[in-house]
Amino acid sequence: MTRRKLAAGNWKMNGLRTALAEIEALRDAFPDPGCDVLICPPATLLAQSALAAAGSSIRLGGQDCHVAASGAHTGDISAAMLSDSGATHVILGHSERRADHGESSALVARKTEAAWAAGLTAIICVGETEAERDAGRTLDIVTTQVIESVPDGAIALTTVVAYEPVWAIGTGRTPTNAEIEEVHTAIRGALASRFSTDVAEGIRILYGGSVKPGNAAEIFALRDVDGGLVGGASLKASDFAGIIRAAEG
Ligand SMILES: O=C(CO)COP(=O)(O)O
Repeated sequence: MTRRKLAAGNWKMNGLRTALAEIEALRDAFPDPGCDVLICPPATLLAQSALAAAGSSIRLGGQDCHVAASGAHTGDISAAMLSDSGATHVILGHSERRADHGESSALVARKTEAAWAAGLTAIICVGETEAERDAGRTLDIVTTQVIESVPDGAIALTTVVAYEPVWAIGTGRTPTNAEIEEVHTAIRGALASRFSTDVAEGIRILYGGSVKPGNAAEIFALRDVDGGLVGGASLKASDFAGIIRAAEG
């Protein structure tokens, strides 16, 4: 099965209106990209990003959503609101949200169901801490997060998993190629036993954590790696362009 690669940028809490120029630059540089391209700007910029990306194949995503479709939840944003602002995807269970907001895998699963109900594709993040890796618990931690965070009924079209080792995020450090392959293969195996081989073979598994233009091609060529979820290097179109080209292969 050939899975089309996905180059996804997570801007996190970065970007004022001036950052829209980065989306315009990507739109102009990649009129017909040979991979899927996704930018997840802060929610404040989603609607304007959708205008900037209009007519291009750049897709937009949110960085979180609430489990409810609407209601008395001050400061929160629903999946329907993301969709209404032009998003087709949403990142869920990022380690920064698991750490900063105490999000459990059970909550991530409920958010994923909310995302699906609004027609969004969920990018479900998992990853071990450095202490967990040092203790030899990486595969156990990551596969448990996958099993608990991906709800029943997952289909490949609307489910993406992102493996992001916590210790590799924003540090310039990455696992070895063999370590990345080992985890991605384990994730696909966990998806196969939970769902079916067909579903597992269709779900894209992204690697995230210090992906740069200089290491992207090597990482994206690894077995079971279907693209990247990129933080810092997605903020500048000139950097992200190199990563998109790596995903185009
Ligand atoms: O957390 C990440 C993407 O979601 C990765 O961040 P960096 O690419 O900055 O390491």
